[in-house]
Amino acid sequence: MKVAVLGAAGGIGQALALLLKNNLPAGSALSLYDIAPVTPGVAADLSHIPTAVSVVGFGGEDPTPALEGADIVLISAGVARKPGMDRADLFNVNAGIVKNLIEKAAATCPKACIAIITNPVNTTVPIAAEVLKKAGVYDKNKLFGITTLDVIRAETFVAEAKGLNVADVKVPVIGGHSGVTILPLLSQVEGASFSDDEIEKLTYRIQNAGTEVVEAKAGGGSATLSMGQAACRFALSLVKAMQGESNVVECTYVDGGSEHAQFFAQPVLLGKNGVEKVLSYGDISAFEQAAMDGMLETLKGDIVKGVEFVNQ
Ligand SMILES: NC(=O)c1ccc[n+]([C@@H]2O[C@H](COP(=O)([O-])OP(=O)(O)OC[C@H]3O[C@@H](n4cnc5c(N)ncnc54)[C@H](O)[C@@H]3O)[C@@H](O)[C@H]2O)c1
Ligand SMILES: O=C(O)C[C@H](O)C(=O)O
Repeated sequence: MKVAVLGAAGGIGQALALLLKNNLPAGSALSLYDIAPVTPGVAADLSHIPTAVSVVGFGGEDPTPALEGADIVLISAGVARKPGMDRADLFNVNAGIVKNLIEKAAATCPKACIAIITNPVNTTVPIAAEVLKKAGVYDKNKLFGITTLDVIRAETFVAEAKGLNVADVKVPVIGGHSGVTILPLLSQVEGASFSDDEIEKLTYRIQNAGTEVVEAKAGGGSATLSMGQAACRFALSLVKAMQGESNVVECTYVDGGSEHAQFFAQPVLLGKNGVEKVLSYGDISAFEQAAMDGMLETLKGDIVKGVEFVNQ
């Protein structure tokens, strides 16, 4: 299994590459790319860690050598938020970066599963889909927006609030990945009940946790370490499923036939070819239904923006 990380010299990229070097199955290959010239050095550094995962790194303008033969492509290339910005403010720079990288992936590894971290995820994933369609290689089962950070945050915050063992806490998070489009389904948490006030406060915190980190880093960027962990969890799940393990389920933002929007995050059964089945997110509470109704216009607008960017 060959995993390529694009944006590998960045805050997320380096954390993710370290976790993958240590956790990918023996015999895997890790391929790192970033425009930053330090990238071969990041690979050299990682290569001294004694695990059975090979690692190579490429810098400069062309990601092609890193993409050759890739089974999975993880994209975190792009700019991150500073205080006062929201994720949509990243569109002007990151839309073009994602478009260019996906064009190269379409030409070099058209059958790879592609998972996007770069914000605004609600829009960069539709951009990727449109680019892949134009190249004639779009497979909706192989394109993902990584929303796992919302899931791990929800699990952490719920465990803290309720004094639970975090390893036992499961919280599906559906919708998209920004503000009101992030919808944690607290009504489905087993072994815990919440007051209306707790639900409101926890939901708000999960939706705004990215901003919590951006403000705490005071101009030094956004979540990198927790995102590295989240992306590694998602990537390892995808690797396991692609290697034949059954019952691998992650919440992820996909073009999965949702009744709500063309792209929607919900639980997905992963398989040998990416999405095996988009699963129902089940029953939701009145509070969650109201939040869902309130998010859809924003989410659909984010998607249209991506589609129009490529087809303008
Ligand atoms: N999906 C999520 O939950 C989530 C979470 C956190 C951050 N993010 C997003 O991830 C992105 C990266 O964040 P970060 O903290 O790693 O930023 P960073 O600035 O630390 O790293 C970004 C890297 O991208 C590289 N880069 C820029 N243009 C490139 C190009 N054309 N080709 C290859 N590499 C390129 C830069 O050289 C840099 O090394 C941001 O858009 C951020 O908003 C998403
Ligand atoms: O908030 C950000 O800008 C980064 C990321 O999307 C996050 O949720 O931490």
